[in-house]
Amino acid sequence: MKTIIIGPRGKMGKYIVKWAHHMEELEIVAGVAPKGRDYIGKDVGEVALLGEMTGALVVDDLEDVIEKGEVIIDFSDRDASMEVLEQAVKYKKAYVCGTTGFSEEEKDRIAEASKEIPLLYAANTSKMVNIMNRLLESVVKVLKDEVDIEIIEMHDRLKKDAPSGTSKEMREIIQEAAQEEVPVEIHSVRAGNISSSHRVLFGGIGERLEITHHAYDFECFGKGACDCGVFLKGKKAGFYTIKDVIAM
Ligand SMILES: NC(=O)C1=CN([C@@H]2O[C@H](COP(=O)(O)OP(=O)(O)OC[C@H]3O[C@@H](n4cnc5c(N)ncnc54)[C@H](OP(=O)(O)O)[C@@H]3O)[C@@H](O)[C@H]2O)C=CC1
Ligand SMILES: O=C(O)C1=N[C@H](C(=O)O)C[C@H](O)C1
Repeated sequence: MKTIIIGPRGKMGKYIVKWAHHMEELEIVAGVAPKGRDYIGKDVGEVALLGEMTGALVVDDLEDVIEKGEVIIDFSDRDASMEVLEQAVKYKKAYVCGTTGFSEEEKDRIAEASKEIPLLYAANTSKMVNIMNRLLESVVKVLKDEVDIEIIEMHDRLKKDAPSGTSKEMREIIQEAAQEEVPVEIHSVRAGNISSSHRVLFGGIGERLEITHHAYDFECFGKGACDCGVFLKGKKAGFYTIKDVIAM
């Protein structure tokens, strides 16, 4: 699939470029960066420190390249993503969005857009995190009346949003599994260059259960993002999630 990557210089963008370049099913046709960056016009591979050229260039206006693409992969920033969403709808392009921190109104707009294009939203594209979500459902069904549930999430000091998108989704998953609004506290830590960590603690009397995921870097998310892009090939308009991609 001809792929446009938003923010190829970003922490996620670099890994998406790496995986998209190496996956047979994807071909990078352009990168899109904010206006004024000194790397506009350079090869996406150079910008993402890939160590190889891709033959695709970074531009500062999605509209200049959007017709070349079949899928847009976007892990950037909430304002940028809302603009990308509008372009994706206008040009009827498949859209993978992994940006977090959206308001409820923005989430509604994303859901609305999925009536017109194939759209996959995933706050976390790690396979292991999504297996962890399954484990949470099982634990909650049995223990919901006996434990206090706390989520501790840690990220690097530059992360813009708190709580993380993943921890908010985990809280929703827990409440859906409990079939009631059980209290779930989220504790956010932002420090140094900690790379994504999510721990769910079930505190009982005389014992506790903890389920934890640590990402050492963004490799797992980058691969997952590209798997989401491949998944959208040939899909009809609709709202897809990572659960559709990871068969369990
Ligand atoms: N779903 C998942 O699994 C994951 C989601 N995320 C989410 O992805 C997002 C990005 O995270 P991260 O990579 O750490 O952040 P970074 O700040 O490292 O990267 C963001 C990138 O977006 C680019 N950007 C900003 N505005 C625009 C614009 N208007 N047009 C084009 N590009 C733009 C930036 O360009 P420049 O570098 O030039 O400033 C930067 O390269 C966050 O919302 C984060 O929470 C992160 C990891 C995993
Ligand atoms: O490092 C980040 O930023 C990440 N953001 C996502 C989130 O907010 O949940 C996913 C992952 O935790 C990394």
